[in-house]
Amino acid sequence: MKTLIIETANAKLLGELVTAARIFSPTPDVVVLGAGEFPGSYGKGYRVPDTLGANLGTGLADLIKSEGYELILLSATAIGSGLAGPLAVSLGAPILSEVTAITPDLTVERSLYGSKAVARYKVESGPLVLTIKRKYFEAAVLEGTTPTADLPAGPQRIVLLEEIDEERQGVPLEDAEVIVTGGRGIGSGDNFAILNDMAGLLNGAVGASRGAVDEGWMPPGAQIGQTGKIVAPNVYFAVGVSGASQHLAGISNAKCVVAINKDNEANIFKRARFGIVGDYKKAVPALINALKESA
Ligand SMILES: Cc1cc2nc3c(=O)[nH]c(=O)nc-3n(C[C@H](O)[C@H](O)[C@H](O)COP(=O)(O)OP(=O)(O)OC[C@H]3O[C@@H](n4cnc5c(N)ncnc54)[C@H](O)[C@@H]3O)c2cc1C
Repeated sequence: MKTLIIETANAKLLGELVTAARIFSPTPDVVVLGAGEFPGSYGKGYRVPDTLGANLGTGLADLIKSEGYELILLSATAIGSGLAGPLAVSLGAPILSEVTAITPDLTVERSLYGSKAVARYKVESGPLVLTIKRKYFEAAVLEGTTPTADLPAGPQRIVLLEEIDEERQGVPLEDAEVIVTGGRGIGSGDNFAILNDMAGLLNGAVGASRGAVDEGWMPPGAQIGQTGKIVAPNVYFAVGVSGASQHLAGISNAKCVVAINKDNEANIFKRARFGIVGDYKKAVPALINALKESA
């Protein structure tokens, strides 16, 4: 099946897409959006300077039609999702978003209702546009390089004025092996200091539920869940987090969830391997002491 990957020069995202693409094609072709070196040995490489879906849909659809691509894979990121829609419309092709699994016979899975349900589809014919949910396909190790042919930028319907980097300290949440997340139960922004201490001892990162972000205690970039970041740490501490389905949607690939909550009926305990029923103000200092003693 002739497969095309469309992504920025981001090695991890490209790696995940290559893993998905190799189900159908050992050397998929690639369109790299924006600037930057990119790793990997692809069939054919193309480069387009823009990253805005609204400007790219028509031009990329022309390439896809002329080359006869049947499967088009993008990441379910802001850039990928922003392009997948206009592209599918320009191609008159169906789109399945936030895909979590694909089989060689083109059975495709995606999670629904904040990961409460899984929908399975059988794709009968291409071309088809898929956006791949992050962290569900192990990133392929990309070696080698690929020369690229420049594609025209297309009509500039939207112009990007500025990109402001998210402020963050320490390990990025998406890469963290350990995450300590605080919810509304933490009670204030200042109280997150104790979670920072705990994460520091574990070389981890601090995340937040939407409850904590809505309170203004943590920046939106720290939010984990359906409308926040998708994470896959080895250990995920959920502290004062109720475990709403939209939060759980962001941690479905966390290996071991540890919940600390004073309500023994909190939903988070259903997802947790270990749980402490009690006030985090007692439990977290005790954990910090134990970590210091064992260091
Ligand atoms: C379309 C949509 C998208 C959404 N996307 C997201 C998302 O991406 N991420 C997300 O997180 N939410 C999301 N939400 C919101 C979600 O439904 C919940 O409202 C939110 O997750 C609740 O946050 P919380 O668990 O921190 O707060 P709460 O529900 O208020 O829970 C606080 C918890 O803290 C416990 N607690 C209180 N005090 C203590 C203490 N001293 N010690 C220990 N435990 C204590 C309580 O028992 C309670 O379980 C979304 C909602 C919608 C509708």
